[in-house]
Amino acid sequence: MQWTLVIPLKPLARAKSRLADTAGDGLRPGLALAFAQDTVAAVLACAAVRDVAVVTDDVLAGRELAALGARIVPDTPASGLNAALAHAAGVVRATRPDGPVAALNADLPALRPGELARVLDAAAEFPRAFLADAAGIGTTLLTAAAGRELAPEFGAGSRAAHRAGGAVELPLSAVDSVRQDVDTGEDLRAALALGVGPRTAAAAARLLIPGQ
Ligand SMILES: Nc1nc2c(ncn2[C@@H]2O[C@H](COP(=O)(O)OP(=O)(O)OP(=O)(O)O)[C@@H](O)[C@H]2O)c(=O)[nH]1
Ligand SMILES: C=C(OP(=O)(O)O)C(=O)O
Repeated sequence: MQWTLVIPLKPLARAKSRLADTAGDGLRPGLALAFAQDTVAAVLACAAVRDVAVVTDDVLAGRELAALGARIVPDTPASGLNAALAHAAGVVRATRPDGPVAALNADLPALRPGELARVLDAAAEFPRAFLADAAGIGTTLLTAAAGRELAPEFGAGSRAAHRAGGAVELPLSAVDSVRQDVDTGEDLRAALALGVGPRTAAAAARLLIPGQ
């Protein structure tokens, strides 16, 4: 099964505000870009993935992620994460209506291609499915089979929202790298412990993180 992944990324200057106590204003945009680069590189190395669309209005991120091989879809004027994802899924479906689509967060710097392949293979059994994040409150991945709407409900409490909306929660173990999103300094330490990609490793080395 060959998936198209849709990855949302807001403008880097506004990204990762909950990391403000870990990374100052001068370093945070670069850290957010590094997360996205390592996420996209791991996705493109996944055998189950056919292509990647990043929905973003950030010019620098768009250029850097296109250089890795992602298609860039400009954000929709309707603001917000779910509007951006629904818009990008529609753009993808316009050119490829018969393929499965998955939305994946851009902040998974420890992502391993083999673990992502296991998650996507499991999701292929269901019309819509999702993977809960490491905290057990949110979602890192939401999938829709061909012909099904993605119907994203990312945001606070999205695990419960996706379940209530009829998506099947994937009860997988040993896919920590797909669950480990990075919103806080504690999340970043957890991702570093799992092992992050090279761009995040370089960006994190510029931060003073206790225990690193
Ligand atoms: N294209 C697009 N992506 C978005 C938008 N809002 C959020 N995202 C992305 O969606 C994912 C989760 O977003 P958030 O948790 O709201 O933002 P964040 O930058 O990760 O972190 P915080 O600023 O701490 O909330 C991240 O990959 C964001 O870059 C949006 O309006 N448009
Ligand atoms: C948007 C989500 O992630 P985050 O933890 O980055 O807010 C979510 O879990 O639905």
